[in-house]
Amino acid sequence: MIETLASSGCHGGRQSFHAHQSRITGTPMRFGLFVPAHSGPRPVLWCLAGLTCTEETFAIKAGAQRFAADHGLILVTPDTSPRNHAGGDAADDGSYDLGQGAGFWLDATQAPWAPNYRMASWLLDEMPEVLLQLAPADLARQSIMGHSMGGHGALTLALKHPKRFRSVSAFAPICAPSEVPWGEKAFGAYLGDDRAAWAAHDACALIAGGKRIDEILVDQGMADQFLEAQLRPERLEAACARAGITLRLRRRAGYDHGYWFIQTFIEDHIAFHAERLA
Ligand SMILES: N[C@@H](CCC(=O)N[C@@H](CS)C(=O)NCC(=O)O)C(=O)O
Repeated sequence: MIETLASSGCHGGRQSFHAHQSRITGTPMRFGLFVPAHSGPRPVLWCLAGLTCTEETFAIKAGAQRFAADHGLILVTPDTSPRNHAGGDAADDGSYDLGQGAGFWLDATQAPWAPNYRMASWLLDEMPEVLLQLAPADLARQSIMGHSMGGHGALTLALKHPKRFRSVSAFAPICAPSEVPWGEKAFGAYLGDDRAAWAAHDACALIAGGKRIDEILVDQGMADQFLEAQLRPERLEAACARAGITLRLRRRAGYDHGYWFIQTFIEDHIAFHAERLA
């Protein structure tokens, strides 16, 4: 059963928020959904948010619905981890970059995370069925984008499932999580100490290991407080150059890590995906 938590008219379509009991995470899971007014099956853009975010953050702050409405795209904004909503009993950690709000879009293999922290399987194997119960989604036409931790999720899932996602883009993605503090902490906890297991969840390592997609769009603010310590777009640039992947990396002077930056350039990302989903 899918519960509707809220539903409102928005740019001629509807923005809603939902919860369902996930068979994959074993907890209630929440997501936001924008369905444009267009009739007939519509393409789907999955929008993955970053650390500390929920299903509401991208939906409320990115300003994407206006452009999704113009292009006739369905937007889905999944929560970033399992949580202890009614009936939920997921592990947590007191810090903002591990546990609830920090699922890293992967399936954890280590205790205490493994039973519930299965964000990749939830997104790939369960959410499409759930979506079909709510919206006229054309699952033959899916694309994925994300911000920061969600940018890492979008890149890694697109690299691993090139037939599923027609296009991928990111704002300020964590490009080489195995080599930066956010990723080292999360991967150590979720995947264990064996760094060989981390490579399957690291965009740069996946590309170095032979995964290929045609193109990637990235916007990165040059006043981003996490740029050098956590994001490392130059690593992605080098990996793509070696692999022959077309990376459009746009360095934006004066923009930080936040949603003001995303809001400024979201129109371009929606248009990029719409063109490839047409
Ligand atoms: N709270 C953390 C930063 C967390 C953070 O910046 N999260 C980003 C994604 S990685 C975000 O989108 N936050 C929610 C927001 O800006 O509304 C800190 O203070 O260092």
